[in-house]
Amino acid sequence: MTAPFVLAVPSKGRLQENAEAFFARAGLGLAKPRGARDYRGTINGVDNVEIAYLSASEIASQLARGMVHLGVTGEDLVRESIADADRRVLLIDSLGFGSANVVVAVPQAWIDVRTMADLDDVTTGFREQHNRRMRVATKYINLTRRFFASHGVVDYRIVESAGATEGAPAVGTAEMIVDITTTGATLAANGLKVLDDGVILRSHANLVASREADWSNEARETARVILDHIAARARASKYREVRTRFAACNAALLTEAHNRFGVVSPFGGPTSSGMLTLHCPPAQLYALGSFLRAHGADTVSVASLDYVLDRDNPLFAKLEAFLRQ
Ligand SMILES: Nc1ncnc2c1ncn2[C@@H]1O[C@H](COP(=O)(O)OP(=O)(O)OP(=O)(O)O)[C@@H](O)[C@H]1O
Ligand SMILES: O=P(O)(O)OC[C@H]1O[C@H](OP(=O)(O)OP(=O)(O)O)[C@H](O)[C@@H]1O
Ligand SMILES: [Mg+2]
Repeated sequence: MTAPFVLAVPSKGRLQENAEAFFARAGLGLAKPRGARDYRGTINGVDNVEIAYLSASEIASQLARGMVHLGVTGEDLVRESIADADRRVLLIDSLGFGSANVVVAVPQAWIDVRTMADLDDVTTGFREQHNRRMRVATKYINLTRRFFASHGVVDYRIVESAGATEGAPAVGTAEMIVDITTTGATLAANGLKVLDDGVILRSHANLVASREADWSNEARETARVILDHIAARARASKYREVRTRFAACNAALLTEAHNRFGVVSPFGGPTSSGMLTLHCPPAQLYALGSFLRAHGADTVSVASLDYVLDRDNPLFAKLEAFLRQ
């Protein structure tokens, strides 16, 4: 038997539920044959795939080492823990959940400090006055170094923080922090504010591929099947299916619908009887329905799409291009 294809899925934390729901929506039901505490699983209907249930941060490091082929994890963890990330891994697609910003935050009481340039002044002044450097509490050590350097800030020192980072300034173990935030509630509760130009990264959960994994022909074929499911679902959720039939329907009308409403006609123009199937972006449905009725349609039906299987698979094409480089 050939070595299994390994897909890493978050086992806990914020990304877990969303990740499982994401695969289920794509028609990829994840199963744990040996029960809920089992950290190895399978995908129903796709052979020779092993699901590795790992923490989001572990998934980033396993991708870097080529221990898994594909994985779901946060872009923040990829950029922080993988040096030269764009060469070693491919962010295939952002998944629409797990959004959070990595930010530089300082005490709200520092009313004169609003930007990184202000911070540069303050850190330099602090060093001259106190003969030591200001401390930044964070677990994002590499992201912090890179970002501070890009703003010319050098008079600081990183204090590694494993958790409850926002509490560090109040406790007195650091002057400021770099951490992830979504609603801003934790920062506010700790009397901190984000600098105006202090967003280091806008992170989202991503589907990520490893360059170093064993990309045998079998592994590529498995990736193609998995990405085909995901692409079919993504394509389906961008549109609704609109059906109608009216005699006056013609190619010119279709062109106008395309230009005005972003409509595509996957099965070509109207049939001889005027029957027409369109795919329309959800936000344009009502406008399109009104347009079609104004041109003679009596009835327009709208249905949601579960899957649209196109000949092209943009996700797999992206993976192939990356592996060729
Ligand atoms: N509000 C948020 N706070 C933290 N992470 C978030 C948030 N929203 C989305 N995420 C994403 O979820 C990822 C995983 O966070 P999570 O807290 O689940 O695990 P972790 O912090 O890596 O592990 P642990 O907290 O168990 O040490 C983050 O790296 C980030 O990409
Ligand atoms: O802006 P907010 O919506 O308040 O969210 C931000 C908080 O959420 C995360 O902590 P998490 O709950 O993951 O705990 P952790 O620090 O143990 O990872 C993060 O580290 C922040 O502390
Ligand atoms: Mg966390």
